[in-house]
Amino acid sequence: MPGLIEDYAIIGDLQTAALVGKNGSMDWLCLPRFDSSACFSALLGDQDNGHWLLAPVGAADCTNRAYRGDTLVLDTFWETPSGTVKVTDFMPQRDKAPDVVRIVEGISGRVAMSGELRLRFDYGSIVPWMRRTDGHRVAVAGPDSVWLRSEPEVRMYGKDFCTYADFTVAAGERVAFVLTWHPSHEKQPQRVDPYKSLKHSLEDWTKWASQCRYEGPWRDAVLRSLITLKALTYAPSGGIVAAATTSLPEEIQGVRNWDYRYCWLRDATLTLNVLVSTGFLKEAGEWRDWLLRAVAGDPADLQIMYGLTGERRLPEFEVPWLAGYEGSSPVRVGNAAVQQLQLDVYGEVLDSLYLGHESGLAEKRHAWNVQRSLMDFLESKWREPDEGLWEVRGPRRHFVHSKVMAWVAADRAVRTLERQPHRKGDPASWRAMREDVHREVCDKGFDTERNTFTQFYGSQELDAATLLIPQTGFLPPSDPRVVGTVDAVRRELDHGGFVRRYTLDDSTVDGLPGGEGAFLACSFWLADALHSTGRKGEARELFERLLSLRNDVGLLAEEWDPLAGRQLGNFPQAFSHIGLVNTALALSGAGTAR
Ligand SMILES: OC[C@H]1O[C@H](O[C@H]2O[C@H](CO)[C@@H](O)[C@H](O)[C@H]2O)[C@H](O)[C@@H](O)[C@@H]1O
Repeated sequence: MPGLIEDYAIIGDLQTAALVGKNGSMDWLCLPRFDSSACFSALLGDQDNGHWLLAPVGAADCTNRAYRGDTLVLDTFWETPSGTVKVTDFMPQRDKAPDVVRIVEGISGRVAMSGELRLRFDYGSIVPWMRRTDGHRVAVAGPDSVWLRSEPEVRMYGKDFCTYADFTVAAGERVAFVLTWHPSHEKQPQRVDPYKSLKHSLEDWTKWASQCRYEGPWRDAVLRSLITLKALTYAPSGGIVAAATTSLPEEIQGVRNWDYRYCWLRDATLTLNVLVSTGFLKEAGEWRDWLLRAVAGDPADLQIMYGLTGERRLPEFEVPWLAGYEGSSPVRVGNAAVQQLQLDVYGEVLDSLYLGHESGLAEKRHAWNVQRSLMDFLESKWREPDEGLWEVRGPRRHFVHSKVMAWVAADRAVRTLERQPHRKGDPASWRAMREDVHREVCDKGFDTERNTFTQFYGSQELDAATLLIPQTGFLPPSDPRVVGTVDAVRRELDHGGFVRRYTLDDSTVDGLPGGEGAFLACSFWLADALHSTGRKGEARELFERLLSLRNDVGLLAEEWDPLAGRQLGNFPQAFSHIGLVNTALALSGAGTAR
């Protein structure tokens, strides 16, 4: 059985990531990329679907663990009756092949350790052939090969399609394991030196983190979220994945299990804004370049998400041989939302490029041409219903948030032309569109009786995305309609002191059975909205409660189950960490002015 979602910590090499449990078991790892098939899928099934345990013999959860300083190098400690041992897990920055390094170090006494490596390629379905070569144990099946060695060599043996390692470490002794993925048709991968790699990883992460400009009261939490966002970046292209996992459920035993190992324009532009606001202009520039490449072509073909290097086909299918996290099935790979119309994305992209420009991000020559063609397309589309930012699988609607973001797109395009009148564009027409959208939203998307914006035109339902209205500039925070909306969302979408995305009842718009937890990003948005509407104490109190939901190493999934008191959904999730950083900035008075 996998652990609780919050039992996991992430390590990664900016091309893929692994999740390691408190019990020392690596239960999720996709190789060679975030979106490749997993060779460890115990997270979505059981040990037979692949995992790598390294822990004291007979031990359960560790005594404590922490990332070392401002890095993604994880130290896990077990205090046992015979002594204390530390396992240091990390993935070195990639040369050619991805490596996972696990260094076992005796701290005191003598500790008997046990290793269990069950490699199962293709999401737990393929048991590879194992052989010994040149001091390695090598697993091969189809295109994949995985090489394992230890320094010094320890006793390893195979039994029941599992590789076991038995050894003892005394105080001051170290045993390093290096696991390397390699295309099976190529020759032996180059060896990495585990100790040199550790030194480089520590230096690289520390140097990267030192660029952070945020110095406010929540610096540790902010930095951990930024490191996590960086860990979700696919360095070769600059793409940013929404989370490291697929199918961690939004409801235990429910069907709301989705694959987040792709680049959403929405999630990634919001990540970009956070990076720009905290001083990481290099990553912001790389993502902007990824974006311009990904969306190049006919604006009618713009997708709401792409693969790591801009791939357009992400077909969704079910993986029936995996039982799902705590029985939550189906497990899905790919994401059918790729074909949806989500009008908000145009607003997010234009806002983010505008913000990047205002923050001093070097201009790209053809960036404005892309923005212009997106605007031309949006002008012809904004009156249509869409699936909205929540990617509903029910009928299309006139979602208020989508229209507000269409207003944002027009607003940022107009403002860019006002500042740079030499650029080509149609300011009169975009201004007219901006006014039309504003009028229509206030007319059709506002419930005058309840004094609140609604989820979609003509509905009685509420949507936490309307909390973003004051942030976008659509209406000022002091507007009574904004204040009314904040009150209504807080009252009607409350879930155990946090916030649901929208009402979940029989008439739910999303077309899906079952329920879900409180949505963490929305809960951060409520804190932002309370702060901007002058309720600073309440904003801070909510923010502190949200911080307390992070796991022991500062990580957040997508949702929180207030009844069970546990995290839900894909993990770690960019959206939640973006929310954390934005709220910390806003509450510290360091937010970004648009
Ligand atoms: O609720 C159904 C939808 O759930 C997923 O979408 C959510 O995750 C996205 C990535 O973080 C985010 O951009 C979106 O706002 C969320 O609603 C899922 O990816 C969809 O396929 C599904 O329809």
